[in-house]
Formats: sequence, C-alpha cells, structure tokens
Amino acid sequence: MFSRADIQINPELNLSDYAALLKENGRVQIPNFFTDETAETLHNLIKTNQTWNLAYNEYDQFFESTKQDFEDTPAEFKTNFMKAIYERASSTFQYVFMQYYITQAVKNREEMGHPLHELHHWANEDDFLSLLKSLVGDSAIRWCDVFISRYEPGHFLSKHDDTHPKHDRSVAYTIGMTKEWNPNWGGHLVFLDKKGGIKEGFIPEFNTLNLFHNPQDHAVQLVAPNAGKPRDSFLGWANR
Ligand SMILES: O=C(O)CCC(=O)C(=O)O
Ligand SMILES: [Fe+2]
Repeated sequence: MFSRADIQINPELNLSDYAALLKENGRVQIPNFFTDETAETLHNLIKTNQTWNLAYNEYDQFFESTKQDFEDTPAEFKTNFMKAIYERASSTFQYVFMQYYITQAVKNREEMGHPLHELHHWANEDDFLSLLKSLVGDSAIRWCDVFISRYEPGHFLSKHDDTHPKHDRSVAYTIGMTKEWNPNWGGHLVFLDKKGGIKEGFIPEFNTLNLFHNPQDHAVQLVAPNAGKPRDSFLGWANR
C-alpha cells in the first residue's frame, strides 16, 4: 500500500543555492527533486491513474467533464468542441487539458482511499511546507493545493498569471512526471514579458521541481500533434 511515508525528497539537494536563484529570478528549477524510488512510484501511479477530468473554460466560466463522459460523446461533438476551443483561443484566455484536482477530492470526501490522495496529505505536512517556506523565504505559507495534470496533443493553457479570487498564492510548483520529453513536442512552460516575448521556457522534465512566484505571466504551449506521450505533472500552489 502506497502511503505518504513512501514520498521522500532527495536528501542531497542544495536548497540554499536554489533559494538564492528563486529570489533573484522569480523562478527556479530543481532537478532530481524526489528520490529515484519515489519518482518511479509516482510516475507509475500517475501513468496508470484512471481518474481524469477534462478541464476547460468558456470565457470566465470553468468546467470539468469526466474523461469517460467526454469519450462517450459522438466524434462530431468532439470535433466541434475542439473547434470552439481553438476559435475562442484566438482572441481570449483559454485552456483545455485533463486533470485530477486531488485537494478538492480530499475535501469533498470523493474517491476515498485513492492512492494519489496521499500527495495532498504529504504536501500539507511539515516536509514539503517547511521546504517551501525556506526556499521561498515566505513564512506565511500555510497550505498547498495539489493536482495532477495531463496534456495530450492539442491541449494547452494560454497566458495567465495564477491570480486566484479566493486563494492568496505565494508560489506555483510543478514536478514533471513524463520521462524523456522531446523538445519538438511543444508543451513548454513559458514565462512571458509585457510584449509576450518568451523570457524563459522550461521543457517538461521528469522529477524536476519548478517553482515560480505568483503573480507572473506564463503559459503552457500547445502540445503538438506529433507528441509521443502525454505531458504529465504533479503540481499546485503554496498558499498563504
Ligand atoms: O503545467 C505547467 O507547467 C503549468 C501549469 C499552470 O500554469 C497552471 O496550471 O496554472
Ligand atoms: Fe499557471
């Protein structure tokens, strides 16, 4: 049985170097974040996870539909659905990807006993919270939102800054859960300047923890039709 005690951060990380980089640049990448054993376990759990919802928006309304419900729709519906997504995306904020919002499931007592719920508990216990507080230099961090995401070919998340109407977000964290991403597959996490130019782009990297201050303009670029596998991540926000 998988439990939060199986989730182990690599004890050899040099956190003070990363804290300095985060302070200076507003973002940082920390490779080999979990021990190899933990990373492998999480990789397998996420790869084989059956609970996914298609998350998408229509202007300022946010929707989720179960993967099964979407798959059960006729082909014509799917084509028109994606066509409408791309049409809106040409002029307004848009996203479409799969997710399992673990924190929400835990709070609503849904799918109790799902092994991935351990991620929510782990991220809200001392190991990760203390590490984030010291890395970010923000002692006001109190709790973490946790979800997993899966971007399949055609999925993307356009420019936004992570501001939330109710949550006071300090930093976003993302941990890549797909191995050997090919740079030609799209799906880069990009940080944008005022003109929309790319200041920095992170390729999806297995077991690398990305941290970035909120608010900050960023996007997940379209995963290309030729992507050989989905872009999976374990991610969320540290909230004050
Ligand atoms: O998946 C990523 O790299 C970032 C996702 C993101 O920006 C978000 O979900 O708000
Ligand atoms: Fe974001």
